[in-house]
Amino acid sequence: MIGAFVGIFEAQFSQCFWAHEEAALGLWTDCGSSLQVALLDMNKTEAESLMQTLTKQYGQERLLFLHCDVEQEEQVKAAFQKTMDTFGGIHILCNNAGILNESTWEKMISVNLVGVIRATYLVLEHMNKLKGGQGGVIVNTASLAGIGPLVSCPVYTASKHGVVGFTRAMSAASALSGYGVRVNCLCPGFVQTGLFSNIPARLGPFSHLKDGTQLLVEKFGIVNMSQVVEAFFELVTDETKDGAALLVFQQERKYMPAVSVTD
Ligand SMILES: NC(=O)C1=CN([C@@H]2O[C@H](COP(=O)(O)OP(=O)(O)OC[C@H]3O[C@@H](n4cnc5c(N)ncnc54)[C@H](O)[C@@H]3O)[C@@H](O)[C@H]2O)C=CC1
Ligand SMILES: CC/C=C\C[C@H](O)C(=O)/C=C/C=C/C=C\C=C\[C@@H](O)C/C=C\CCC(=O)O
Repeated sequence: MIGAFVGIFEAQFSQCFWAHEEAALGLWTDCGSSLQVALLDMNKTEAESLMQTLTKQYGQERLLFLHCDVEQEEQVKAAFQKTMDTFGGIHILCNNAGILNESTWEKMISVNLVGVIRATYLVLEHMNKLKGGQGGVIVNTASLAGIGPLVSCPVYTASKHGVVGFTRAMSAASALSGYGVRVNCLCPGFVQTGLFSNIPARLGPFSHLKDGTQLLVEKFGIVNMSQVVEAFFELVTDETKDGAALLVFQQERKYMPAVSVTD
């Protein structure tokens, strides 16, 4: 899990993650008898309180927090190696780290898209069956903004479209290469998290378009965090899902077929 601590995954971590433990463990032969989770994030403050809660519930031996900035190659590489050394393998990666600020658009691309690519390539060093790995599954947190444009956030939209495109291409490359690694993406609508707070201040040069965004929020509503985590586990545990984009709306979730230019 990268960028897991606050927001979408924190609130539902306990209820949903461990509820799917048996299904997740059944996917690989070398997983042992319990789900172990490395939480990688650059926010130490949030991490400490969550780790205390989870450690009380599940024991220290199943949890690991590693400070990690997805913009820093060496930190991601070291975090994955520490995870391997601690738990003996990595079978599931969730690339969840993301930011929204149209004023710092180059950083947004660096975190939301380049960070996903970097973590994917680095985890394949451990997951890829051609490199001695056991295979696995990668779930990238994109957004509905990875499917259709958020007019007030053109670069955020670009970063999330990039995540969807990278996911679909990486999935096909992995399948054709025999890596044994599935790659899917999660496309939630609006979720009440830290990132969703104070939206006008995050729109930068497009803050004059904030009213249109508010209308979109009213139209699409707010997705519950547990719906996002349930969708995540569907992409992890359903072995038929590879190169999938799972859209999560307030009332339903559905898959977005890839557009083919050859049919
Ligand atoms: N909140 C929403 O309405 C939606 C959010 N998303 C996506 O969900 C993902 C999670 O976002 P939220 O939970 O909403 O936001 P959040 O701001 O509550 O959580 C984001 C997490 O990513 C971490 N992070 C940020 N930059 C990082 C970096 N360089 N290295 C490592 N960790 C970093 C933060 O410390 C934080 O723990 C993001 O990719 C976001 O784009 C997608 C659709 C809707
Ligand atoms: C202003 C940005 C606020 C929050 C950012 C948050 O991280 C996020 O990503 C929220 C995205 C919400 C998007 C909601 C609706 C998007 C609608 C259009 O882009 C169309 C999207 C999908 C169409 C699906 C279909 O069935 O065709």
